[in-house]
Order: sequence, then structure tokens, then C-alpha cells
Amino acid sequence: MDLSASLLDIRFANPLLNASGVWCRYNEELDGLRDSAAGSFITKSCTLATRAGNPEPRYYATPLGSINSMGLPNEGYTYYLDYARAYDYAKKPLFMSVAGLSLEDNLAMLAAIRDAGLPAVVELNLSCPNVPGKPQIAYDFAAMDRMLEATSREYGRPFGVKMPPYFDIAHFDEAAAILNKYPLVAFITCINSIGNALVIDIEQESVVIKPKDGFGGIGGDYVLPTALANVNAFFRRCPQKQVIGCGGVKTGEHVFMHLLAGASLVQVGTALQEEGPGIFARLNGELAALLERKGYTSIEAVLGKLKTL
Ligand SMILES: C=Cc1c(C(=O)O)[nH]c(=O)[nH]c1=O
Repeated sequence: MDLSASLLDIRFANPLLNASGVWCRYNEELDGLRDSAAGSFITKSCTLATRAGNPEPRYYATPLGSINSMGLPNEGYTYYLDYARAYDYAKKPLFMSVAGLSLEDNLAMLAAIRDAGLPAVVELNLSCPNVPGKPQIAYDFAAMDRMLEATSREYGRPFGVKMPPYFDIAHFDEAAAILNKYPLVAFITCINSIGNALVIDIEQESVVIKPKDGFGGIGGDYVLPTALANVNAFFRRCPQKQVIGCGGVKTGEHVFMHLLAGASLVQVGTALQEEGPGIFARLNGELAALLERKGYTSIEAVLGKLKTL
């Protein structure tokens, strides 16, 4: 079965990769993704300087998914730029996630990445919900507009954006109208975790993570319908751009749903954290079997073909 996918002018052996933040903080983890059956992989969102992140416990898995308030722990952008410099791109494409704490930090990191002239593809994170005191940029439309105007001008190459979930049609319309102003925003990754949820342990009568009184971003089964809606909403509204799906993927059927909704590639977060990089071989096998059963010969034929009633 032909599982090949494409984004920008890059071919992928299959549409799967990790969600930024999962299995991608350290070189050893990145090498594990490099050597896995994923079609590509992405680094942990990085900041100008290294960050320890929020106090632990800051990640917790539930039967339906996960909650996290990691707080953007990362090794600093030069660590990931060094990885991208040393990486052999003949193996599979590599993405770099950037999540500066300010516009100036994002411009500095993007300028360094631009000047390095590497094949790595940038995903600009506009949606981290877990840095205390830092609102999610993509929930402030004027701030997002300013960020994209400046980063497009500075970086000057195609890049993508990692978006938070929206829950209102008017917000899909307004966010898409801003993204459509910037042709260098070549792809949209939907969704980041659903921010500021609360998981309660009834035995302990307590929250389960330490930061922010237990408030954190949720992923997994909880978010699949919202993720699919955001993928389809931006697929419909941004015909000059591509969409990467992220959220709630645990089986080949979930990958198929994201493809139908309009995703060109599909990221895996919570399920990867819980199962490890071996998940990519399982998901590719399940996706191939599903396509076979349905009579498809490629995923291109599925992309965006969601029917309405
Ligand atoms: C980049 C920080 C993020 C984090 C984090 O490091 O807390 N968690 C998420 O669920 N999404 C993020 O974008």
C-alpha cells in the first residue's frame, strides 16, 4: 500500500510523525523517532535559552488520554539547531518547533534557523497553554496577526503554525482570515492540547499535576472530535495551505479520520508517549489494512474527501 504523503514540495514515506513535545526533547529521543517507522519527526518546541519547565508532577495519563503542564522544558534552540545541522535528511524529513517567549525571541531564533539554510521545516508554536503568565498567542487575534507579519518578514521562507483548538465558527473564520493574509504560512497544525483542563483523583481527592493548581492541557481520546473539527475547519477555509492533523490519534482509523478531514500529515502525541515509537509501525499497518479493505490505493485519494449529509 502506498502510504506516501507530501507537504510543501517534500515527499514522506507515510503521513505519521510525533506531536512536538512528545519523545523529542533530547537527541536520544529524536534518534528513536528517526529510526522508527514514522515518516518524519519534529523537535520539542524551543526557546532562546534552556528551560527546566514547571515543577513535577507535570504529566499524568488517564484511561482517556493525558493532562500536562510541562512548562516548555527544552534544551534551548541551539541544541535543536545543532541536531538539525548534523542530521542526514536522506533518512526522512525533520521539522523544528519554535516557541519563543516573545516576538523578539521568535525573530532571533527564526533568523538563526534561516541563516543555517537547512532543509528542516519550521512549525511556529502559537498555542502553548502552560507557561504561567503567557497567554496562548493564537487566542489573541491581534497579537497573532502581529506575530505572523513579523515572522513572515524575518524568516522569508515557508513555515507552519501550531494552533490551539477553537470552538466557535466565528473564531475559525477570524483565525483563518488572519492566516490567509500570510502566504508564507504554508501549513497549519491543528490542534495543540485543549488548554487548562482539570483532572481529579477521587481517591486522593486531589488534582494530579502540580503546576497551576492542577490545570493543564489535555490530549488523547478527550480531544479527537475537536481535533477533527479544527482540521476540517481550516482545510475548508485555507485552500492555499495544507493542514497537519494532531489530536486523539491512537489507531489507524483515527489517522484515516484526520486524512478524510483534510490532513496531509498526522501527528501523534499522548499515544506515542504511552506506547513509544513502536506505535508508528502499528499505525502504518492499521492504516494500510483499512485502506486496502476500503479499496484505496493511496492516501492522496482520501485526503479531504469527508462527505457531508
Ligand atoms: C510548547 C509548550 C507546550 C506544552 C508544554 O511544554 O507544557 N504542552 C502542550 O500541551 N503544548 C505545548 O505547546
